[in-house]
Amino acid sequence: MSQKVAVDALRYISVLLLFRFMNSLGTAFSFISNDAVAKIQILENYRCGANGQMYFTVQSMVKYEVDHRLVDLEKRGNHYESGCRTLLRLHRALKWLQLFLEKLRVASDDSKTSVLCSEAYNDSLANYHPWIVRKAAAIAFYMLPSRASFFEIMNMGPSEKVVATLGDALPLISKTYDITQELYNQHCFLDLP
Ligand SMILES: CCCCCCCC/C=C\CCCCCCCC(=O)N[C@@H](COP(=O)(O)O)[C@H](O)/C=C/CCCCCCCCCCCCC
Repeated sequence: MSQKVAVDALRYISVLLLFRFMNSLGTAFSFISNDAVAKIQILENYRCGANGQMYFTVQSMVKYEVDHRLVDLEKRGNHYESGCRTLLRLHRALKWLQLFLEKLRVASDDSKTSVLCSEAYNDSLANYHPWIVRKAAAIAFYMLPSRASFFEIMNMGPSEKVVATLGDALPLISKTYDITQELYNQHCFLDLP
């Protein structure tokens, strides 16, 4: 299998796993997974499109879209679904994920995942969402199981193994977030419409 085909296959599997994981949490989460998958698909389409090589890294994507004026800077216009603004939405979600996974990692087994998730959301994504989305998210969070049951759904082995895996993953998530945050801050892209 060529490297590109292998990479594309891994990407497809990761999106499918995200979709299946979110759907395993119930239909209350479908509006969340649908939006996340749609944004991932937008970026995939750029990556596989005529200028795909320009979307090979976040840095090359930003340079290409800035140089070719493909980003709406002040208000939504002709480039409403640019790669830069699409990634920014997922970047903000990555901060939620980083906060949520850290809370999961250090919490006790009888902790309420709904509380951990809400706290992480209120400290991150909630700042960018309108009232109605925040309320819909709060209802969805309320449906989340206990930490122990959540770990079972994640299907990553016993709690100790999940905690260790989260400990390995979190520094990588943090570094990914920091690189994008710095790049977007340099370009004043942190509030793209
Ligand atoms: C080992 C992993 C275990 C942890 C589970 C992780 C799996 C979930 C990972 C990520 C899913 C969250 C992705 C959310 C993307 C939201 C992007 C966004 O903000 N979209 C809004 C703005 O977009 P535009 O309208 O400007 O195009 C959009 O308006 C809102 C969409 C609805 C979703 C908003 C609620 C987000 C809640 C995030 C918490 C997810 C809870 C997952 C439960 C574990």
